[in-house]
Amino acid sequence: MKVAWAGSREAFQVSDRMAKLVANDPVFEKFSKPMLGRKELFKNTLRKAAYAWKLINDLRLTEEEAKWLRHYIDEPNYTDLHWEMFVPAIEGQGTKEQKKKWLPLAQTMQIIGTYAQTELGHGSNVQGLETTATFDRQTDEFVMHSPTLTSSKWWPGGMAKVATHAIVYARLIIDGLFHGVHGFIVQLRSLEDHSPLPGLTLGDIGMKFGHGTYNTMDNGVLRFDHVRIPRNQMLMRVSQVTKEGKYAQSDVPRQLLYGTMVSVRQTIVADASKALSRAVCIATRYSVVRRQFGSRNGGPETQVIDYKTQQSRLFPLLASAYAFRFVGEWLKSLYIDVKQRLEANDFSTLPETHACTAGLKALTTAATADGIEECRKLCGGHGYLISSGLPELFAFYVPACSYEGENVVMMLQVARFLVKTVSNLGYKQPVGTAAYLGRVTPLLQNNCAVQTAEDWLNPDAILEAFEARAARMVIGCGERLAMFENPEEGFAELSIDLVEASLAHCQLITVSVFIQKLNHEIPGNGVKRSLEVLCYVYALFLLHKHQGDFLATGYLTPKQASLANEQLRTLYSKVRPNAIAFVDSFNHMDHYLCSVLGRYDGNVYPKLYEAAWKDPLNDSDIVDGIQQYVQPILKQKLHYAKL
Ligand SMILES: CCCCCCCCCCCCCCCCC/C=C/C(=O)SCCNC(=O)CCNC(=O)[C@H](O)C(C)(C)COP(=O)(O)OP(=O)(O)OC[C@H]1O[C@@H](n2cnc3c(N)ncnc32)[C@H](O)[C@@H]1OP(=O)(O)O
Ligand SMILES: Cc1cc2nc3c(=O)[nH]c(=O)nc-3n(C[C@H](O)[C@H](O)[C@H](O)COP(=O)(O)OP(=O)(O)OC[C@H]3O[C@@H](n4cnc5c(N)ncnc54)[C@H](O)[C@@H]3O)c2cc1C
Repeated sequence: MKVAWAGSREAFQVSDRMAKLVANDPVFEKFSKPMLGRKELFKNTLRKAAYAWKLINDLRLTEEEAKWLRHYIDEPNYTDLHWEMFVPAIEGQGTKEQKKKWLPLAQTMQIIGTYAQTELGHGSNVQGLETTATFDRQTDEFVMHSPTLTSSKWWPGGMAKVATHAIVYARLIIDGLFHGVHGFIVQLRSLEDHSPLPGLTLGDIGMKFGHGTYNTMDNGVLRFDHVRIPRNQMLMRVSQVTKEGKYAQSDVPRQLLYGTMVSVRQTIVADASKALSRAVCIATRYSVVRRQFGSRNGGPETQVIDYKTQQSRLFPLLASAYAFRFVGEWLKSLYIDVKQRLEANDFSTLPETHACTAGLKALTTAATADGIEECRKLCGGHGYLISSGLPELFAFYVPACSYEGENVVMMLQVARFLVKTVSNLGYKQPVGTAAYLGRVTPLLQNNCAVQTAEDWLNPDAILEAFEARAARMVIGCGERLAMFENPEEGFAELSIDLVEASLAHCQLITVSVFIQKLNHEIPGNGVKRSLEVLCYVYALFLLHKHQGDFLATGYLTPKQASLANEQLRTLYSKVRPNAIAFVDSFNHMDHYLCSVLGRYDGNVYPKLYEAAWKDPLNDSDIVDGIQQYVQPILKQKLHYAKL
């Protein structure tokens, strides 16, 4: 199962080796992080990042190994933006000459970059950005300027204190004409003494949610006061500006300007299963250790994992972690394919890839963030302790619902893709993830044939149910949209339904990828059978949760919905004996989990007790402030003291 989770034996070995490297090195200790102040926390992160870079070079780690190393160090920092956004932006949007100049500098970290798109006034609406890049023909330069307070760049990670360069998105202006938003490579700091270059105001935007997690990142604010950069620092794969000031667009579609976001959204989907599996591992192990009620004749109480209600909250999350792992793997292969096509100037699959990365990013991050919080509740009161590992994991993860495209905004992008697909149905056969919309007639006409709970243990029945629900919701939206004279007005009016239809479409993708995975790639019958159980749990849990959709579209009868729920209860009993094996298969080491409740050895209570004594408040019996503020209250004798 560890191999199935990792994707291959080789992938397992690489990640396992990197997990151990990090866990066994005292530099990467992280348990004390929540006790540090912001400055200490930040310096500590800089120290770890520098040491990691040294390890990567000394040990000659491959790109894959380096990624795992950064992952297990488990602290957001400036290198995330450098490797995941700055470098891909140059790779995807730079010309050959630009790549030749900038990539070697970035790949050896002689320069450190960030991705400066979002502003104080605009994040989702990229076309609304206000920073200007005005071409000056006399000097062959662009003048970068922040004309308003709301045009201040706001959020870019690593920008406040570390990055030497940034890809800055700004409105291109030539001779007073606006030519859309483009990316520019801008140097921010001196490579000699790290001071901000003239004309730039740079700073940190302040503390974020949670303490020891995202505050290791220096998210920054940046303002330009007429800062000049050479013309050849505009990323020019998509559009070019000549030294005469002529604006030209190559035959590469404009959407490629958004390519870095497609790349990172794909990574975010691939990473969702890491965060969810981490929370599920903690909650499952603790649910086996924790006992409440049910003691008979002085015997042990019931392990809380044996309560059906606990199972009904925990096991769907376990199944979701596996579903997200597989859909992440699948999306990566779709992305690699589109990347190769884009390099060969084949842009045909870009719209579908954009819809998949946007929609799956929204689906997986929302479910993961909610899932981590549910795991915290599944651990009862102790889940609220920092030493459970869950509050910090939640604080770290939850911004994924907003960054890289706010989730609702992303679902609306999926809706645009689906509406377009439906409106083209007469003359363009949908393919790939939308292929089912080419079979609307049977999907709209045939209803579910399930008669017994057993009938739900059938991948074809499940797939058809999810296809019929999504098709009926999408087509229904299409029909209602057609009644509006102005399609944009209609889209806005129906946006709630459109987001729900998009979710149904994305859930269909996750369910069908899980089923495909079982059909083709699982080594070993035992592993396959166990994963089949999780696949059914995932699908039937979604069906139960969204049964309103399945019923309202008329595909299911109430009886069939209740049979699905009956089957789900049976499936939970099948998951229970393997629950610990399922979570051990994630191969998460104690160092990575950083959780007393999720310890591999289950030695929870003595370690919880021990961890409590490490709190700085327990350094002495009488702490600072008691004499000054508590003793006087105890000693005062006022006649209205009772109040
Ligand atoms: C401990 C456990 C481990 C867990 C790890 C969890 C963490 C994961 C770490 C992963 C590593 C990542 C490290 C980075 C950390 C994150 C840092 C965050 C960075 C950022 O947030 S950067 C800023 C991101 N900003 C956004 O995403 C903005 C969102 N807005 C947009 O994308 C667009 O503006 C828009 C799509 C919403 C709207 O666009 P616009 O107004 O221009 O216009 P249209 O809607 O008309 O679209 C025009 C056509 O273009 C198509 N389109 C849009 N986007 C794309 C795209 N990306 N690719 C291709 N095509 C695109 C539309 O569909 C339209 O097409 P049409 O044919 O004309 O209809
Ligand atoms: C931790 C973190 C790190 C970040 N790192 C970076 C970075 O490195 N570089 C960078 O450039 N940016 C970064 N960002 C910014 C991030 O990309 C934006 O915050 C994100 O894109 C959301 O945009 P917004 O803040 O403008 O949200 P808004 O769009 O203002 O969202 C507010 C609300 O409005 C709703 N809404 C907005 N538009 C619509 C619509 N059309 N229809 C319906 N509802 C709508 C949303 O659903 C949401 O509920 C980061 C953000 C965070 C939290």
